[in-house]
Amino acid sequence: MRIVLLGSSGYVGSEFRTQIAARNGELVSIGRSDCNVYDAKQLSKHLHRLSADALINCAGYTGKPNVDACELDKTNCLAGNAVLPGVIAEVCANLDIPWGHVSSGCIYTGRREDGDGFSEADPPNFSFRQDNCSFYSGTKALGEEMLVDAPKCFVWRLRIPFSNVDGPRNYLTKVMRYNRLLQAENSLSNLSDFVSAALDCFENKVPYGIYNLTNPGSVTTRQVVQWIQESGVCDKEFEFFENEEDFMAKAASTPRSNCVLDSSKAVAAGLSLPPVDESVKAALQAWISESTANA
Ligand SMILES: NC(=O)C1=CN([C@@H]2O[C@H](COP(=O)(O)OP(=O)(O)OC[C@H]3O[C@@H](n4cnc5c(N)ncnc54)[C@H](OP(=O)(O)O)[C@@H]3O)[C@@H](O)[C@H]2O)C=CC1
Ligand SMILES: Cc1cn([C@H]2C[C@H](O)[C@@H](COP(=O)(O)OP(=O)(O)O[C@H]3O[C@@H](C)C(=O)[C@@H](O)[C@H]3O)O2)c(=O)[nH]c1=O
Repeated sequence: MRIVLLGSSGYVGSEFRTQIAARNGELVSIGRSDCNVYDAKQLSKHLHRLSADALINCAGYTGKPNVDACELDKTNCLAGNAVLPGVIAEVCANLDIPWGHVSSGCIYTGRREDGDGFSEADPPNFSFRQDNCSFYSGTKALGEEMLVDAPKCFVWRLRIPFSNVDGPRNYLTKVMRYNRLLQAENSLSNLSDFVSAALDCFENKVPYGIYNLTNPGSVTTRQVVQWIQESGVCDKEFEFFENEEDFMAKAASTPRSNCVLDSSKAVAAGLSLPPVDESVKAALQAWISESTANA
């Protein structure tokens, strides 16, 4: 299978590169020097020449070190997260190429009114339409709106990725490095499980549509801290903000989405996502420190 990958140099794209190679897939990356991905004609010509069997879009604008940075570069954030998926959808529909888009669970906040996690059928409640969100979350929700009628399209929702490899984008590292923590409940995605499930969508001919690719269940920050302490990976004294107002006043310039997603549609489709508590503990057991990872 010849897969064209956009955003292959990024945090999520790198994991796709690794796993596509491990499955002996043929991978072609499209980067900035290959074509202007916002130009539908250029992208279409390029894809036609590559005779792609499928396309995966991991390109987007996240802000670094976190989504606060998106507030300072709204043009590129809107272009990368909302315009780009629309351009790709148009091009892939015309060329009849199946494709997948990496979206985010950050378009929700909290839990559903009935106490369950948000399912794929629930409309976002942390978006520009509610006027309660970060600019980043608003653009990710708009990106999904661009794909509502897209044929042969998977929308994979990733949520606060973690892994066993220490690094600034890994949620477990963030918890260990932030000076203070916000107590919150969240669904999380093990990055390796997320990518594996996404690739299985093509291989197992899963029906197209939206999938919450989070590890089943949810965790609180205090649970994660307890598991970090039990693992022996980090022995610092963890400190917490008093509440969300204290967090916003001291550490953040835009609200965060803390939310619980229901991943039962993905599990019912046969996608393998182990429970989140097991997955976090396993990542800590197999922890690779940043110095070892970069050696
Ligand atoms: N990391 C996270 O916590 C989460 C990420 N996501 C989503 O996953 C996707 C990938 O995120 P992540 O890997 O973390 O982000 P990174 O910033 O690590 O990577 C972004 C990638 O997109 C590419 N890119 C951006 N703009 C363009 C452009 N105009 N033309 C070509 N390539 C471009 C970058 O290329 P270059 O190297 O040239 O800049 C890079 O390869 C995003 O859509 C994000 O919203 C969803 C949930 C959580
Ligand atoms: C800045 C900060 C955040 N937090 C908490 C808030 C939140 O619950 C959790 C994550 O917040 P961050 O600011 O690290 O990450 P943020 O940039 O909000 O994370 C997001 O990145 C984008 C790309 C996504 O799509 C999201 O799914 C998620 O992964 O950490 C702290 O506890 N202390 C801090 O100092």
